[in-house]
Amino acid sequence: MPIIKDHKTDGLPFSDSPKLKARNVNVFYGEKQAIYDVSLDIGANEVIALIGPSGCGKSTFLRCLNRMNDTIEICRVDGQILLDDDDIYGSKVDVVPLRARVGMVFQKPNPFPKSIFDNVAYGPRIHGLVEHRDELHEIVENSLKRAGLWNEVKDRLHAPGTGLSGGQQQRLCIARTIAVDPEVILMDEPCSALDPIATAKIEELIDELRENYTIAIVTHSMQQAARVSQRTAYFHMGQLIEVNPTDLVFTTPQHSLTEAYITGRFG
Ligand SMILES: Nc1ncnc2c1ncn2[C@@H]1O[C@H](COP(=O)(O)OP(=O)(O)OP(=O)(O)O)[C@@H](O)[C@H]1O
Repeated sequence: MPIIKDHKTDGLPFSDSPKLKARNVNVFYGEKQAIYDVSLDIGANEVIALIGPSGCGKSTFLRCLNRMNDTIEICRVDGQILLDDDDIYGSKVDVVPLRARVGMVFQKPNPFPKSIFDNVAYGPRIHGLVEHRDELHEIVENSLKRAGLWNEVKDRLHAPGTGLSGGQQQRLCIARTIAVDPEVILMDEPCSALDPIATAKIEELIDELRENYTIAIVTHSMQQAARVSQRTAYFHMGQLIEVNPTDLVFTTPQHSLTEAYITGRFG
């Protein structure tokens, strides 16, 4: 596959108030390089959308941000990723608390085969965040409220999480992520398995969550990127081509590759 030589990212990849900073990140699966020299800030309390054609490396890059790629044996990440100026790839970093600080919501809702209550209580229990049962109740209730699910489930907290609708399951997974008090939430196509009504609810929620969290979302839907994000990053063949305020990306993209993608000429 040809790569774009001497590429430099167009636009505004850096932020005045960065929460996460990626610098010169390269990712390899065995011999194959999937990400080329990507530098990008995720600003505090912003929603940034990562877009681009299938296979361009969006999910790979997202997974670098909480070391989820560590779970793939052949995957190697180099470069630097800083969370509040701490190197998340530092030798002393424990990935378990890191993944609580930088939580992740996946494409397919994946509740545990447990009750609604226990799905949300799981993280605070294993991270030792609570001493008393009352506190646990409070965290579960608040997390379900923040995920916009409380009113729908408050009378059946001990029913199985897997019995909820797809959209409710995804909000349960968001509540589970929130329950361990993250600072950043990574979302990898969180609505791709949902119908338009459930999608609209998640998008509304993302907008509300921005007040308290920093969010990076991978999406195939340009409409979704336009609705939920303040900045959009366009990836192409493992390179970060352009990052700009979302309205600019969709009205006057700076790079010809971004323009070709948003006008549907490829991808
Ligand atoms: N576990 C893996 N092992 C080997 N190669 C992988 C692995 N995961 C991804 N890749 C390769 O890395 C490149 C980037 O893939 P990635 O899934 O990050 O892209 P993407 O933009 O998120 O794609 P999509 O939109 O289809 O989900 C692709 O060439 C893909 O085949």
